[in-house]
Amino acid sequence: MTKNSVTKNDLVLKKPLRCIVKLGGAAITVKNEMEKLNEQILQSVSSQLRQAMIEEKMAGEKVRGMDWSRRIGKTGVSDVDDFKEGSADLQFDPFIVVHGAGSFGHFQASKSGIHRGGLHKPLAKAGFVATRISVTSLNLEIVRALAREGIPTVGMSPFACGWSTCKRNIAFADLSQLKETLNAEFIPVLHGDAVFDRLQDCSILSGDVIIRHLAELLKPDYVIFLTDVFGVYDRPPTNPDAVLLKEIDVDETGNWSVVKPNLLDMNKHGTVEIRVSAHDTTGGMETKIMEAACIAKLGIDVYITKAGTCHSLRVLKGEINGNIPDDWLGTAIRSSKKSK
Ligand SMILES: Nc1ncnc2c1ncn2[C@@H]1O[C@H](COP(=O)(O)OP(=O)(O)OP(=O)(O)O)[C@@H](O)[C@H]1O
Ligand SMILES: C=C(C)CCOP(=O)(O)O
Repeated sequence: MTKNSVTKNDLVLKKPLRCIVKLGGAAITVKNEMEKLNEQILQSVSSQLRQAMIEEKMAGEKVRGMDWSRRIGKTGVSDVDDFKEGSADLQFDPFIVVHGAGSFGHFQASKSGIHRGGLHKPLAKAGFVATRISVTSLNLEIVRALAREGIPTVGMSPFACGWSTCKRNIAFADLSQLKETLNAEFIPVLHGDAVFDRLQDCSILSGDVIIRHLAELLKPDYVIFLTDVFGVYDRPPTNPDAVLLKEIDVDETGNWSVVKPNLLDMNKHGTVEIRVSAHDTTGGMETKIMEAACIAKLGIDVYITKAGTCHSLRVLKGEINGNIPDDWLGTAIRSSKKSK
């Protein structure tokens, strides 16, 4: 190798990464109905992402769809005409989209137990295939929904990029293709996936874990988790007494504490109770808080809110920073050093 040659691993991002956003499976799918998309939320989130990624003054520009598949509409590939030479070239800020599995993948993974390994068993082998069919078909639906909003998205599967885990954590993830994709001004769309694992031959890599890894290496301005509830509550939000935790601080050791509202005023133990559904193979809201705390420890603000609401639009646009407005519904997780 010559002195001046640059390997792909050394690639630096041409523009700083603005945001990593998780489209939670609980929001974009109907989580208790096998392989059912929540079309309305997906459409609304896609439109909000477009608004967040382009300059305000360009918001009125015609949406030029990029899904030219025959399945869409009756006009085939007529959208090509919108891209004639001389037409405006919209700039999209660098975002990375990661989505969870929801009702695509979790059922197959939990039935076959592949989150615990065991690829030598026929059931696990079949479950690995079934899980990947399911999550990659969801990925395609999401890429298409974003492309219909004119966002230049490309789907990227962790398994196909050679990523692997050691139990639930990432053991190896080459980011060269991801960085090159961002530098070419595409928006990468990654997803939770079934991958090879160093200790137990295979595992499930959660979208939440992917986000922590990417945040550590690519240092976005902020990270957002969009899901089907407004944020973290002191007990499962199905309980009518559940209270939304609006601000959580994370100290240098990664421990988190609720600063707003005062937990002791609400339940006598000052604790947070989380329930994870039986077929969820990646730990649900519990994993999300743990990963969010690791990201916040790095000084990167993390926000959790409900997808497809005015609260998700505000946070996607970067309007929620510094003091959290009283009328914003969501959970902000931040380093205690920053909030002092
Ligand atoms: N204390 C709690 N606070 C907030 N949500 C909770 C709590 N306990 C349980 N939950 C449940 O956590 C769910 C959200 O977590 P989940 O991991 O399913 O979200 P997601 O990221 O959207 O989904 P996926 O992991 O499929 O991508 C909500 O539907 C909520 O009912
Ligand atoms: C294949 C699966 C089940 C991926 C899970 O990803 P997550 O929903 O982000 O936890």
